[in-house]
Amino acid sequence: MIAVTDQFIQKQLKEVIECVNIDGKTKLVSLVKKVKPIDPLIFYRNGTKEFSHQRFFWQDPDRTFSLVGLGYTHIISTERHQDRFHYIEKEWKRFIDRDVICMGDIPSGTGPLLFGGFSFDPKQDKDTRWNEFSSGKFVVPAYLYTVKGGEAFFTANLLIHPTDETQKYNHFFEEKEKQLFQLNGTPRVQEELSHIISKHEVEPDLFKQSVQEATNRIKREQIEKVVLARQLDLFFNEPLKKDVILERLTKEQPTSYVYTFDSKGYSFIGASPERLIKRSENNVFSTCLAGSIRRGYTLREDEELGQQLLADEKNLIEHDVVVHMIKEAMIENCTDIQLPKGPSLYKTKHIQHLYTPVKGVIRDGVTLFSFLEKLHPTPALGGFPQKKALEVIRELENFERGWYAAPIGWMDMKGNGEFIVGIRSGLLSEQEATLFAGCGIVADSDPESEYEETKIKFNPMLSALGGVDHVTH
Ligand SMILES: C=C(O[C@H]1C=CC=C(C(=O)O)[C@@H]1O)C(=O)O
Ligand SMILES: [Mg+2]
Repeated sequence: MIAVTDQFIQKQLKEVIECVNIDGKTKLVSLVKKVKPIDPLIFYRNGTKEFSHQRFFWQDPDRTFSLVGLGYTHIISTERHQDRFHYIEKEWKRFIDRDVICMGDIPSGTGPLLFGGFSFDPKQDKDTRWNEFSSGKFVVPAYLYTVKGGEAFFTANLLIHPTDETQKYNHFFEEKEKQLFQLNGTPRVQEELSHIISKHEVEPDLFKQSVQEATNRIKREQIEKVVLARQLDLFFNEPLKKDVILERLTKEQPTSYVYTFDSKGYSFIGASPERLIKRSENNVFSTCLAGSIRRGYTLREDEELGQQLLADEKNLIEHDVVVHMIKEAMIENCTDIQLPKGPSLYKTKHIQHLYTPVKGVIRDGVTLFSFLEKLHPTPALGGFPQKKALEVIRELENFERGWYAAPIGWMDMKGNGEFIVGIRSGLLSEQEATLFAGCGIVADSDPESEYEETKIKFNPMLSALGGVDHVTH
């Protein structure tokens, strides 16, 4: 990539403004500059005042790739049921082709990138708290900070209107960079969290009954697996400090993706260990993650529990259903598929899972979004067969999942990107949080143990919110 200087940017901007003035059409101009790396959480925090209702954050488990967006310059949103994946992709392509001007070379993960997600099931009854999270909602950030390996980039996606004058943008880029990259203050993680004043498990008995009902149906009907979820409501003594919560999540969940999407006073936030699909050029990567056991208190106990999980028939069935479905989707959309013979273990701070990574080379014409559509929901979040499982979920769960257990992620101009499933998550508002956790139910599931499993799955968010003691391994 060429070294972009502030003078270069100023000159380029001037030219674009002149073109837009003549053309009479608003354009989005994307400027990318290589910058000195800072902690992405600082960039997020620096946006608190100006952009608190329009921010997103994403970090890979190995913390070598981060995206932080501030301000939503362009939004593509839909409440469609059917072709929502296709609709977003089509609108994105149209926007890029018609309305975007890029300056110089745009490295992957920078520039006019799309970040957002889909709801789990647009056919579930609606709950107003998910109003800001439609069945498909994606944003192009006004300012984007990207960290890739040791390199860092600052992108400004500016909307230039035909009436704009060049002077308006004099030193604009430099000033924004100074404002958003300032390194002052102490690390927020040391600040006190808001206190939980009450905790409410939403209908735990109903959850256990639903698990029982699901196992009956699995034994009776043409259905192998259904994932059922429940909620935990938390109330706080003062407004939640989202940057502190995010910082705690990144520190406490080192083997998980950490993500948040903030919109008008609501934040969907979590630490998910589960990749749905990643595309890098023609290579695609997916993950089968299902089947769980708690972590041990000692190293020895932890290893024993891991071995127990690897040999447990009920969990192996839960896992195999996912492997089977993802493998079929890979065969349809990829060549050169690599799939290990059996699962290994994936450990996060509070739980260990059966884990099978898959990779392949994408076939011509298959896009990240078309692949997503094929995969969502995998039997790790929905069940199998997919359609039947969704019907059972609609019937047995009495709340809207919204973006919980659904794809959340990013895609750049070249079609590269990554989506995970929004689990180990919560929806935060001013002084309240609702956490979500679910379990794969198969014929041999026991309601009490599935209930215990959901308790463990609440822990990543609960701990980041100050609700459980820290367990170290
Ligand atoms: C649905 C969730 O987890 C899924 C992912 C991994 C293991 C799972 C399980 O063992 O049941 C679930 O399928 C959740 O965390 O809410
Ligand atoms: Mg399970």
